[in-house]
Amino acid sequence: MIRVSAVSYTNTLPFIYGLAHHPVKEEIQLTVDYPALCAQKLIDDEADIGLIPVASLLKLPEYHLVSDYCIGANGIVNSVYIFSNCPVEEIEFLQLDPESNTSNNLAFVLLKHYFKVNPVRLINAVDYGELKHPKTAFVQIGDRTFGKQNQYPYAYDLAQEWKNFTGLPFVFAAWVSNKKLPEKFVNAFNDALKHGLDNRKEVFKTMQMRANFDLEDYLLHKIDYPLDTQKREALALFLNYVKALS
Ligand SMILES: C=C(O[C@@H]1C=C(C(=O)O)C=C[C@H]1O)C(=O)O
Repeated sequence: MIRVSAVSYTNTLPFIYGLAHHPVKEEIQLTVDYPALCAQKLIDDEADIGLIPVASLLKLPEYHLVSDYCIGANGIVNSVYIFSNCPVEEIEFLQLDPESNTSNNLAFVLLKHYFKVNPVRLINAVDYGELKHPKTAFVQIGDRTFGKQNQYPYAYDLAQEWKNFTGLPFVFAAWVSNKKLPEKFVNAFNDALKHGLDNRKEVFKTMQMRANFDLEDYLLHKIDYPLDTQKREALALFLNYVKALS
């Protein structure tokens, strides 16, 4: 059995649908976790394939990008934000999202090179997301952000800000293996993911819709799944920025 760790957010449901409705399901053992944990499982060799934050690629001694699909965006993504009570140029403290790795790093890349500010990073803040201090902001990803962009005076969509900065789309998470897997399996796996994306309309029927967030628009038009040439270029550029941060 090939151990697969997928992201537990709504944006991954088409992939999970594809894996569940394809013969490859007989060959895999699927678990769902928040993104930072998907990466940790690959690092600890508790999984063979994961949909992992791309920033975590830098922590893997060996990795293979096994799929033509990813969690990406070309402009607005609608689920990755810095939420703040003050304009970004005034942020002094930035709380990181404990579930993320890519977006925490993306926030710092953009703050440093695009917005030209250097706030203090707060990891595992006990008051995460409470914005008690007027110059403290926080990064947040995934379903927890749905419908929140009007709840704060400032909400910066980080995929859009990356596009403003570089002109490129962005890759948040990619399907990665920590060892070489049989080509036949990799092809079947990729085929299953495609099957899920091709049947997003069926996936909607299995989902609880929400009054404050357009899930169909999100999965059809905001999350941009193909890992195409421009996204690979963006990925290489982003990893170089992350390496230079530390
Ligand atoms: C766009 C998103 O991308 C996510 C962002 C990640 C990160 O910041 O590490 C990891 C996985 C992706 O699912 C999201 O889930 O909102």
